[in-house]
Amino acid sequence: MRGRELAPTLLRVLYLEDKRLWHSSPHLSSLPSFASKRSRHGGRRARRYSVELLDTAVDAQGLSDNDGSAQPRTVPLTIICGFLGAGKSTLVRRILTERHGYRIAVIMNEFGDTAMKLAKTINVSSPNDPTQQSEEVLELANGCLCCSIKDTGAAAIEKLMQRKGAFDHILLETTGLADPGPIASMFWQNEEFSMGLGRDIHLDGVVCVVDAVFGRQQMEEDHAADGIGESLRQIAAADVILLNKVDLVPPADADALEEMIRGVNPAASLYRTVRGEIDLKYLMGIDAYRSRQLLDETRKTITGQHGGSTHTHGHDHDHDCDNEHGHEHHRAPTHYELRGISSLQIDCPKLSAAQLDKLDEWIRTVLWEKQLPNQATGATGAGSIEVLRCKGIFVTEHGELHVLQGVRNLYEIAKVEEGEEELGLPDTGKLVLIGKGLHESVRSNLMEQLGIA
Ligand SMILES: Nc1nc2c(ncn2[C@@H]2O[C@H](COP(=O)(O)OP(=O)(O)OP(=O)(O)O)[C@@H](O)[C@H]2O)c(=O)[nH]1
Repeated sequence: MRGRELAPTLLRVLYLEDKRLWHSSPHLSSLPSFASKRSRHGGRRARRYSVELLDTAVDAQGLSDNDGSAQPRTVPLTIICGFLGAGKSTLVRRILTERHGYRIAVIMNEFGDTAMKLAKTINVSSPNDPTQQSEEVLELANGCLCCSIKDTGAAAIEKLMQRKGAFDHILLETTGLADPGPIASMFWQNEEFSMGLGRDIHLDGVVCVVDAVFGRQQMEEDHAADGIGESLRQIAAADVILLNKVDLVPPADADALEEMIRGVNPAASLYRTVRGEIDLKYLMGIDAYRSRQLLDETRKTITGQHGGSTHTHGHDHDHDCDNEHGHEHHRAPTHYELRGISSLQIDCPKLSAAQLDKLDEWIRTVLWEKQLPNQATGATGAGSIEVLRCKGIFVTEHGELHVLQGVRNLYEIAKVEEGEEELGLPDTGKLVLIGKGLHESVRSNLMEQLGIA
């Protein structure tokens, strides 16, 4: 049996109200207080950061630029994309924890389940009315937001608008392997959208988070692959690019990567960030699409062209997304399948301290040596493994909770220290691996290493 497919996708709608937020997820609120860390970065210890609560005021004009115009007010929507592990959730989390005075709705599109969900859950609410806290989890049919935004995604936004009134801004975080072009086109110059949701929201811009450590490798692999891969598409589609994790690379490497990025998309604004820290006025309220539209219109007028816009956001990928009536359509391969990428989810029982060490050793071998421990290449189901992203939550026999976060060969397993008594520890842990060569033998090999039959 092959590694589990990358479905179902979870579309989560989170609310930020009344300038403050309240984490109801003990897992997330505990994440910044990591105690002991087993950080690995190709042999070096990774640096430790925590989510910072900033008080940067956003230029009010920046976020509510369409106020006061003759046009009815529509809520701007920003698409946040970026390759696996680049720092999208970190950015979103930072925006949600910042006191900027705006009500922001966040829609997350991610695959996987419990482990990833726990690792990413953010719940926000008004401290004046705890009943206001709200989170929705909607399952999308096929792990591809661009195929379902018209029905499930649009319905979620509609519900959001009805129940909560107008939002100041909507952030839509895509999966690490999503092509933002088709998603953007759903919200822009799309007749169906204009007649429906387009009355309430407008596309403000596409923000792409690029990993300063692995961005170069991702772009080079994309160039080497047949066709254009997702990381290049994401960069190409962006209005704003955040070169993130610059704390982990020498400035010369960041310069070289910046040059590569500029080669793909010279038009986007580019900023270097650590943990997505940037004044929000550079990301939100930028109105990139209205100015694009104006440019396109002007170009058409000058050149006399009237069809076939040359923008890069056309819905031009090769699978059929016409699912508007909810009927089954022939299932074309997803973005993940086309790249030979799958995910594998492994349930882990409560672990002893020795087993936790074994788990660390196992992850190190898989991530660094790209093979399973004690398994010769060529054995049944064995072969090269390439883990692009891993996340996990592990429970120990002593009631400790450990969280794994990994991007390629960089990973850390951190013990969650505070508030353990409130955690409502899950009975079992979970490991989610995303990458290539994730056959069923990976699961049995881990169980063997942990001494679990
Ligand atoms: N050192 C450092 N670590 C960072 C930075 N930004 C994010 N990280 C870490 O990188 C890892 C991945 O970050 P996420 O925000 O989960 O990445 P993501 O893009 O949402 O990941 P996917 O949704 O799986 O694609 C986490 O362990 C973060 O804490 C940064 O600027 N510097």
